Amino acid sequence: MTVVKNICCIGAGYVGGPTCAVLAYKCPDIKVTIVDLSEARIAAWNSSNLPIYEPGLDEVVFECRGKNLFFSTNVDAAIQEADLIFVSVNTPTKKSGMGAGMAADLAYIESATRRIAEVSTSSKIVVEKSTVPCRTAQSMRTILDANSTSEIHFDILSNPEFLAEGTAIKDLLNPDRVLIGALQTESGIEAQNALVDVYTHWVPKERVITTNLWSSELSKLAANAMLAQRISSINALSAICEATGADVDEVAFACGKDTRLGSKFLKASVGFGGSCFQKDILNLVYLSQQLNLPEVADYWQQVVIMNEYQKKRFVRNIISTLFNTITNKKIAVLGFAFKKDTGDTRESAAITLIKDFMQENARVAIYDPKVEPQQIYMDLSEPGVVDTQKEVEKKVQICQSAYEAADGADAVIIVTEWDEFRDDQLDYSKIYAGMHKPAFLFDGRLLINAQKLRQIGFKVSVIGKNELAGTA
Ligand SMILES: NC(=O)c1ccc[n+]([C@@H]2O[C@H](COP(=O)([O-])OP(=O)(O)OC[C@H]3O[C@@H](n4cnc5c(N)ncnc54)[C@H](O)[C@@H]3O)[C@@H](O)[C@H]2O)c1
Ligand SMILES: O=c1ccn([C@@H]2O[C@H](COP(=O)(O)OP(=O)(O)O[C@H]3O[C@H](CO)[C@@H](O)[C@H](O)[C@H]3O)[C@@H](O)[C@H]2O)c(=O)[nH]1
Repeated sequence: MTVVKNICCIGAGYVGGPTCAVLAYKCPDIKVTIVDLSEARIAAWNSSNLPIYEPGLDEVVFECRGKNLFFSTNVDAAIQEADLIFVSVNTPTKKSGMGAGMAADLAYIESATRRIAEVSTSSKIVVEKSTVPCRTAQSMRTILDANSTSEIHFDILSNPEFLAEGTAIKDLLNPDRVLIGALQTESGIEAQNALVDVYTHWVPKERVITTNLWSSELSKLAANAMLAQRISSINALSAICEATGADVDEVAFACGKDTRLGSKFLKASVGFGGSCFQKDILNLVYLSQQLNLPEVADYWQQVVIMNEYQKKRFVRNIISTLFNTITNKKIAVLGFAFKKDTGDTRESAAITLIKDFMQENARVAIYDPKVEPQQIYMDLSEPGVVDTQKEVEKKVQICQSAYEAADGADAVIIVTEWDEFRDDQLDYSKIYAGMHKPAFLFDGRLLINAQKLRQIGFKVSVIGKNELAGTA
């Protein structure tokens, strides 16, 4: 039986870092080395200011770092030393070439796999941790097999990650399930069991699911597509609510009480963001097209189309409410991250919204408790356009508090559901006092009690609710 003693993780990002830090925390008998090509990222992991903000992450890293958890740029040494290697590199949507805008860019997966094949001096279990199209493990296997010898053998597993940002440590410590796919061969099953043994250091055995390789790869794309589909479904209903006087919170609650539906992931919003949902659905769409299943591709594509519609619909509502023009008006945007409790801005709805406000020549003031100003400027700049950051700086002000952002504003827009924007945390009377009148407030996150804020004097619009909901 294979016993794992030494783990290497290639890729020290949002997944590799937290996942393997928790693994080290829960398995003091295993040495874990997380490697990355980015020197800056590794230096940050080795400092007191970790490169990622996640509640509980500091405690886990500071507890194990230097004992059985190491961060390094020496990729080759860590590969050589390891008996199990997680490949946790980025798999972004391709920007050019075949499948541009849809297919996953597998260049990083391939280069990490080639590196493993080139430098390994002993047998390894190679674990695909990144999210990849179904059957990617086959390509990895082909590369690894071509470099196998009678002494060096590679087994390949799929072990997709289901953590959500903002709750990564909680999710990793107490996962709903861990999924491990393997080729159903003698050696594949032995490798699968070795990884099951690692996880059962802390995850109850019944929550560790073993499947074949391809089911595991596809389940990851399927889970994200279904989660995003729920959000697009409730967002589609939010438009009906606004037009009819139904209240989207009430509809979600009533539907969610059906145990077959369940209550989670039914929060209407200004649109889902994050690095995964859109990318993984497009990946599934592309896969379906490649498999000559156009109806299946169209079905999943609609989830993304609905998300874009929701963002545009929100902007249209803001402009029409502000008397059909926001030129020179000050718009205060509360929140820039794609969800609360993270500093991550990838695919955040805020980016689309603010770019639209800038197009309309509004003055935009942004406050987010965790996102760095430089990140905001970068996200709002158009890639490849000279001096675009200077243009952005002219139109956008980055603020230190919600009060500063709202001072003199015509409208306040809640884009991220940070707790500090709740009406029992933020002094909305103070905000109102500092605003131009009429003072408009648009809640894209169903975060505030509209009635309470209307009493202060705000003109309030909430996604999925109209002002007369239930009364007329
Ligand atoms: N972010 C999430 O919440 C999340 C959750 C589940 C799954 N995933 C999936 O996990 C994968 C990683 O996502 P992420 O958010 O951690 O990405 P990330 O961009 O934060 O991190 C990836 C890291 O890999 C490094 N890297 C790339 N090629 C390398 C190589 N050849 N050698 C060494 N390092 C290399 C990069 O420098 C980068 O630091 C993706 O496939 C993603 O879809 C992400
Ligand atoms: O009811 C809801 C739930 C979420 N969202 C939005 O949806 C996006 C994604 O949220 P969430 O899924 O919580 O965060 P992610 O970190 O993107 O996690 C998703 O993507 C990861 C990467 O693949 C998976 O591992 C996780 O299981 C999956 O939840 C965010 O913009 C949320 O604000 C809503 O609008 N309404």
